[in-house]
Amino acid sequence: MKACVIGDGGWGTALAMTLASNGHDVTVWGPFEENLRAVREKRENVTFLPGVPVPPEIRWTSSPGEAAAEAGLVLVVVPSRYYRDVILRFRECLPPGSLVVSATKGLDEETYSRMTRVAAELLDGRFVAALSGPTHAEEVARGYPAAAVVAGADHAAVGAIRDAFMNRRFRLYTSEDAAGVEYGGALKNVIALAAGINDGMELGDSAKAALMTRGLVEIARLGEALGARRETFGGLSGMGDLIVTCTSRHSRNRAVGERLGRGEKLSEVMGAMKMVAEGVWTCGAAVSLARSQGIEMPVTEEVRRIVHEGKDPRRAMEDLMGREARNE
Ligand SMILES: NC(=O)C1=CN([C@@H]2O[C@H](COP(=O)(O)OP(=O)(O)OC[C@H]3O[C@@H](n4cnc5c(N)ncnc54)[C@H](O)[C@@H]3O)[C@@H](O)[C@H]2O)C=CC1
Ligand SMILES: O=C(CO)COP(=O)(O)O
Repeated sequence: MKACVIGDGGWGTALAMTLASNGHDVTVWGPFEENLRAVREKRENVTFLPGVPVPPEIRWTSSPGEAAAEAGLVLVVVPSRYYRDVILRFRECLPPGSLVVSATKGLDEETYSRMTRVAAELLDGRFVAALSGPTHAEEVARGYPAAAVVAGADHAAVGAIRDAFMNRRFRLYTSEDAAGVEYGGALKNVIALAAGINDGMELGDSAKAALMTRGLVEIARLGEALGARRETFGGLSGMGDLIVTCTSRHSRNRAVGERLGRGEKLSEVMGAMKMVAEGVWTCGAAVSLARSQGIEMPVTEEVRRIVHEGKDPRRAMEDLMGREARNE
């Protein structure tokens, strides 16, 4: 099958390699011709996935029409901030019967919607599945074993998408709960910032475990209020992704948090970064959603204050520890 991967970042590259290794004919779209030229010449995505050779059969283009031509499968994997603009560029050229799947982990900055909702709305109500789970591009691209979930209400489409990606090193489960899968994948990035801040302040493993556990409770609380199933947050796209993002040396969100915890300012940390740390954007949307639902998300609230209001991380930790006593 012809596959179009919209997004030339680390995750787009790793998933393009997975599809190519399964025998699909893959074209990756990226916005910057300079990066694409470098990938074509060096056979390596030096900017977004350095150190991993990419197979020569994958094509790289900045033309939406060329990328989408005759595609049976379309994967959207652009950072949430650019998602709307990029989908609009593809709107007229996506083949009508193609399967569409979104692997972006974030929330829309304007509407706070999850990404498959944004895509479906811009694509006139078309079905869009979600793909999410504990998967670092650096590992999946090297063929290390990993598992994730494909979710959505259209069983046939979800099964076909699973079959396109699944192989002996990349195991995919299916789920009907796209809301749970997407909220789990987006909101854990904020808790990964908190885990990194904890690392940067050298506050230890006990505090980190507490942040992760209480973080998952608040993610599930908000997700459930927004229509997700609570049990989904115990799965790969909930607890699984929270574990890997809060503990992995590959996590950008955790790394940004670590530098904030050491006292650097957000502008210094983000200044030189070409890759994305979605949690920096998601924390604002998550707090707005939580407030609109009357839901408490104390860890997420403190992360937003540190990131966007420059609150001292030590003060934030004191405020979390000083909250009134309650029942677990
Ligand atoms: N890297 C990973 O291991 C994983 C990433 N994800 C998610 O995948 C999504 C994409 O992230 P990555 O592939 O890691 O990206 P990345 O951080 O490796 O690269 C940044 C991407 O943003 C694109 N970009 C920059 N400015 C742009 C603009 N103005 N318009 C359109 N695109 C622009 C770049 O071309 C590049 O594709 C994110 O939502 C991320 O959370 C999900 C699972 C794993
Ligand atoms: O979602 C991810 C792993 O599952 C990637 O996390 P980072 O964006 O923090 O690197």
